[in-house]
Amino acid sequence: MLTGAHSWGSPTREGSTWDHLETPQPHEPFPPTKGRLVGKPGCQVPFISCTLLRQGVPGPPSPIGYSTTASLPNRALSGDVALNIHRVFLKALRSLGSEEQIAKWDPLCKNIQIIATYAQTELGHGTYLQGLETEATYDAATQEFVIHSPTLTATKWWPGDLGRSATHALVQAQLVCSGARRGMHAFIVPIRSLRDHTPLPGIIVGDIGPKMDFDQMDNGFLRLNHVRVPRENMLSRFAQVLPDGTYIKLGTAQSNYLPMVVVRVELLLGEVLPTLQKACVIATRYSVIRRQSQLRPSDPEAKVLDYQTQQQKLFPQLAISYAFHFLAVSLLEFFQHAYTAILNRDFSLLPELHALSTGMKAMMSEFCTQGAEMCRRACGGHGYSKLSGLPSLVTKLSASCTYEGENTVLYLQVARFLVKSYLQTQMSPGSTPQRSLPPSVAYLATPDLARCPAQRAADFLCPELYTTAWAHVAARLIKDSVHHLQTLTQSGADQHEAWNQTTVIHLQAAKAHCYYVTVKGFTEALEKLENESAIQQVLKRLCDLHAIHGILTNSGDFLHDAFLSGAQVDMARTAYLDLLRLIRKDAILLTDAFDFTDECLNSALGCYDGNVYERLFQWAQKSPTNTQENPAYEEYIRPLLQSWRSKL
Ligand SMILES: CCCCCCC/C=C/C(=O)SCCNC(=O)CCNC(=O)[C@H](O)C(C)(C)COP(=O)(O)OP(=O)(O)OC[C@H]1O[C@@H](n2cnc3c(N)ncnc32)[C@H](O)[C@@H]1OP(=O)(O)O
Ligand SMILES: Cc1cc2nc3c(=O)[nH]c(=O)nc-3n(C[C@H](O)[C@H](O)[C@H](O)COP(=O)(O)OP(=O)(O)OC[C@H]3O[C@@H](n4cnc5c(N)ncnc54)[C@H](O)[C@@H]3O)c2cc1C
Repeated sequence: MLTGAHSWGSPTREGSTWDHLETPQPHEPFPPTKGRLVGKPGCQVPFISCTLLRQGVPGPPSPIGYSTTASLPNRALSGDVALNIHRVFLKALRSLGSEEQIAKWDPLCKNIQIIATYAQTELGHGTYLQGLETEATYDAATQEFVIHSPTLTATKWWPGDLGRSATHALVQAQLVCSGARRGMHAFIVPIRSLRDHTPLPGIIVGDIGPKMDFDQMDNGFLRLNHVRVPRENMLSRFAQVLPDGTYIKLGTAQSNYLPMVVVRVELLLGEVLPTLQKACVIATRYSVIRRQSQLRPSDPEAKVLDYQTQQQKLFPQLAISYAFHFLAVSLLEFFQHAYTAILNRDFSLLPELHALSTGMKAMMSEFCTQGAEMCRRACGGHGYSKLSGLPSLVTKLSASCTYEGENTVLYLQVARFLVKSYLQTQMSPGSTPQRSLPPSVAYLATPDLARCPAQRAADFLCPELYTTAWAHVAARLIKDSVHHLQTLTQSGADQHEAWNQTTVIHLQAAKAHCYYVTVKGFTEALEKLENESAIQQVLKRLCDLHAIHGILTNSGDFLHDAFLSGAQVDMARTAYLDLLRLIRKDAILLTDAFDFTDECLNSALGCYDGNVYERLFQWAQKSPTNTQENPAYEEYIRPLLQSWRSKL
C-alpha cells in the first residue's frame, strides 16, 4: 500500500488564545499568523505547520524536479497564470527524451528561449490515442520526419498556450517508418518564428475560441502541412529511428503515454486539490461571518455554520480535502519511486502506477468539482457573485474532469486493472497467486468479514472497522463485475461486447475501490501521528467523517449483502452527526491551515479579516460597469423612457 512518512511541525504552541473570525474582534486586519493551526481557549489544537500540508512530505526531489511549490506563482496569482502547458511540455521532454535531447531543449525551456506546448488531442480524437491521425513519416533520404495533418479531424485541438503564445509543440503523431505504423510517438516541432512570432511554413495555427473558463489560457488549433523536422526531434528514450529508418523499440507499447501519468499525478497537489481547499476556506470563513435567522427565537441571529445542515454541506468537503492531501502525497512518493525505475526501463510498477494515477485523478477531480460547487451553493447569493471567487473555482475544476483523460475513461482503466488483479486471486483453488498482488489491491486476497461487527455508534469511529467495511464493498463489487463479465462471455458474447455491456458495473467497482484507497491512505497517515496526539485527534475526526460520509452516501452497497444492517446504518449516522458537532469547533483552524493568502483566494467572502460586506460593496464599486458611462442610455434607454413625450 502506498506509504507516506509525514513529518509535522513543532509541537503544540501553548497558550494559543484565539482563532480569527470566531471571537468578536474589531474589524481590523489581524497580524497574520499564517501557517498556524492554533487552538481556541480550552481546545489546544497544536501547531500544524501548514506549509507541510501543502508541500507534502519532505523527500528526495522528484527526478523531474517537481515540487508542489512549483505551483507557487499559481497560488500567488489565484491560479490565473499562463504558460501552464510549457510545464507540461517540460515533463514530457524529461519523460520521453534521451539525455542528449533533454540537455538540448530543457535549458531553452527554462530560460524561456522557446515557449512550448503539448499537442496530443485532435479535433477527432482525445481519448482514443490509437486513433490519432497526425502522421510522422520518416524520410531516410533526408533523415527527416514529415509531420502532416491528413484530414480535418487530424487538426490538433485544445493544446494550451498554442493559440497565440507557443513557438514549439511536442506533437504526438503516428510514426511510420520502414513501411510500418509504429504507434504514437512524440516529436518536437517548431511552429512560430523566434524572430517575429509568425507561423512557420506549413503551419496553420490559431485559438479555438471561447471556453467555459481558463480565459487566460490560449488553447489553440494546429494543422501541419508536410512539415519537416530532423530525425533528432523524435523523443527517443523508449524508441529510436536509425538513419536508415530501422526502428528500435526500447520500451513498451504504452511508453509514450508516460507524460500523461506524470501530469495526472502532479495535477493532484498542484492544481486540483488546492482549488477545493480554497473553496473550503472561503465558504467556511464566510459561514462564521454570515448570520441569518435564529436557532432560538430569543437568540441573536446565528452564524450559518452553526446550522447542522450547513456543517453537513461543508465538513465532508473539508474532510476530503485532507484525505486527498495525504493520498496525493503518498501517491507522489510512490510515483517518484516508480518513475525512476521506469526511466531506467523497468516497467514492473507501471501497471499499478497507471491504475492509481488514473483512479486518483478521476476521483479527485470529480469530488473536488462537486465539493467546490457545494461550497459555492452554501454561500447563498454571494456565492453566485464572481467577487466571491467561488464560481471560477468550480468552472476551473470542471475542466479537470476532462483534461488529462476524461474521468469515465480513466475509471475504466482502473476497472481493467481490478479485473486482472481479481482473476489473479482466482487461480486454481488453494494456490497462492503466482506473484503477490500490488499493494493497493492486496485486500482482494485477504479473508473477508461477512458481517460488520459494530454494536454501537462509537464502533464506527474505529478506523479498522470502516476500512474493512470499505474493503468488503469494493471486493464484492469487483467480484460482481467479473462475474457479470464471465457470464456474458460464457454465454457466447465476444470479450469486447461483454466488456462494454458490463462497464457500468465496472465503473461502480472502480469508484468503490478508489474510495477505499482514500480511506486507507488517510488512516495510514494518522498512524504516523502517534507522537502528535492532539493533531491526530483533530485529523482523526476528519478521517472518521470521510469514511462514514461515504458509507451513508452509498449505504445501498453496504446493505446489499447485509454486511451492514439498517440498525448499523443508523449507528453510523449517529456517529456522523456527532462528528459534525465536534469538527465545528476546529473548522476555522483547519481551513486556516491551508495557508492561502487573501490574494491567492481572490475572494471578498474569504478574506482573513472577515470584512465581507465592506469588501463586497468596495469591489462592486470597482466593477467596470460602475466605472464607465452607461453605453445603453443614449441609444436605447433615454429614447425608450421619453418616447411617451412624443405621444402627447
Ligand atoms: C492550470 C490548469 C492546468 C491544466 C493543464 C491541462 C493540460 C491538459 C493536457 C491534456 O489533456 S493532454 C491530453 C490528455 N489525454 C489523455 O489523457 C488521453 C486519455 N486516453 C488514454 O490515456 C488512452 O488512450 C486509454 C484511454 C488509456 C486507452 O488506451 P488504449 O486504447 O491505447 O489502450 P487500452 O487497450 O485501453 O490499454 C492497453 C494497455 O495499455 C495500458 N495503458 C493505457 N494507458 C496507459 C498509460 N498512460 N500508462 C501506462 N499504461 C497504460 C492499459 O492499462 C492496458 O494495459 P493492459 O491491461 O493491456 O496490461
Ligand atoms: C481545459 C482543457 C485543456 C486541455 N489541454 C490540452 C492540452 O494542453 N493538450 C492536449 O493534447 N489536450 C488538451 N485537452 C484535451 C483533453 O485532453 C481531451 O478533451 C480529453 O482527453 C478528452 O478527450 P475528448 O475530448 O476526445 O473526449 P471523448 O473521449 O470524445 O469523450 C466524450 C465522451 O465519450 C466517452 N468515451 C470516450 N471513449 C470511451 C470509451 N472507450 N469507453 C467509454 N466511454 C468513452 C467519454 O466518457 C465522454 O463521456 C484539454 C481539454 C480541456 C477541456
